[in-house]
Amino acid sequence: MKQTVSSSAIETSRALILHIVQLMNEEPAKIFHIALSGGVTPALMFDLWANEYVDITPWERMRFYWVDERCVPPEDSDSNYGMTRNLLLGHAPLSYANIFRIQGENKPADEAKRYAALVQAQVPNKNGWPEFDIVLLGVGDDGHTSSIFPGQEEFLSSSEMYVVSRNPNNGQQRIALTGLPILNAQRVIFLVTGKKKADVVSNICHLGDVGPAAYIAHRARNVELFIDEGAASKL
Ligand SMILES: O=C1O[C@H](COP(=O)(O)O)[C@@H](O)[C@H](O)[C@H]1O
Repeated sequence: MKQTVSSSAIETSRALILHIVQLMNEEPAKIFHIALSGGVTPALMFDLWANEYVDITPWERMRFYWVDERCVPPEDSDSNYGMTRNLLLGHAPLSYANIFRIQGENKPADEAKRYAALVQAQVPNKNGWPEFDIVLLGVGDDGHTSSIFPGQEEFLSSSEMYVVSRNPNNGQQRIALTGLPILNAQRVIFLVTGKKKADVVSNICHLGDVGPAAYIAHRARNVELFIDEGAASKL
C-alpha cells in the first residue's frame, strides 16, 4: 500500500488533487471514470479543487459516479451528492451529462438496482464488474468504508454491485458499492485525515482485516493512502 503523508489536511487534499490531475495527464486521450465518496473528509478537498485547481483539471474527460449515498434527497445536508455539487461540481465547467448521481430520494432497493444498471452501461467492464479508473474511499472511525459498516461484511463479497445498507449508529439507510467492484477498480485511493482517524489508520496498516476498510486496503490493486500527520500519528 503506497502512502503519501502530508503535513495537514489541506496539504493532503492538494496532493491528492494534483495526483489525480497527473494520472489524467499521463493518459491524455482517456476518459476517466471516477467513483467519489462523501462524508466530511473530502469536503475540504472538493472546496480546494473548486478554488485552486479548476483551470488545470481536464473536466471534459471526467465521468463522476458515487461509491455510496445516504437515502435522502440532494438538498438534505446529509447528501453526499449534494455536498459535492455545492462545493465542487457546481463550480467546474462540467456537463451534467457526465455526472451520474445515486438518487437518494428514490426507494432504496429500486435505486440500488437502477444505479447498478446505469454503472454497468457507462463504465467499461472487466471480469464481469465495472472497472472504475479511480475509486476514492474514506474511512470511518469504526473502520467502515463505502457504506459497508463493521458487521456488514457480507457486502464485501456480495454478487450485487450496489446494495442497501444501514448506518448502525442512527439507522439511516444507505446505498453502497460492494466489495468486488471496488476490488476490480484500476486504482483505489483512500483519503483519511485528522487525529481521530489515527487508530483506524494504524489498524489498517499493521493489523489484519479488522474492518471493511482494512479488508479492501489489503486486497485492492494499486491501493494508495493519502493521509495527514494527524491520521499518520500512530504509524
Ligand atoms: O458515511 C460515510 O462515511 C465515510 C467516511 O466519512 P468521514 O465523514 O469520516 O470522512 C465516507 O467515506 C462515506 O462516503 C460516507 O457516506
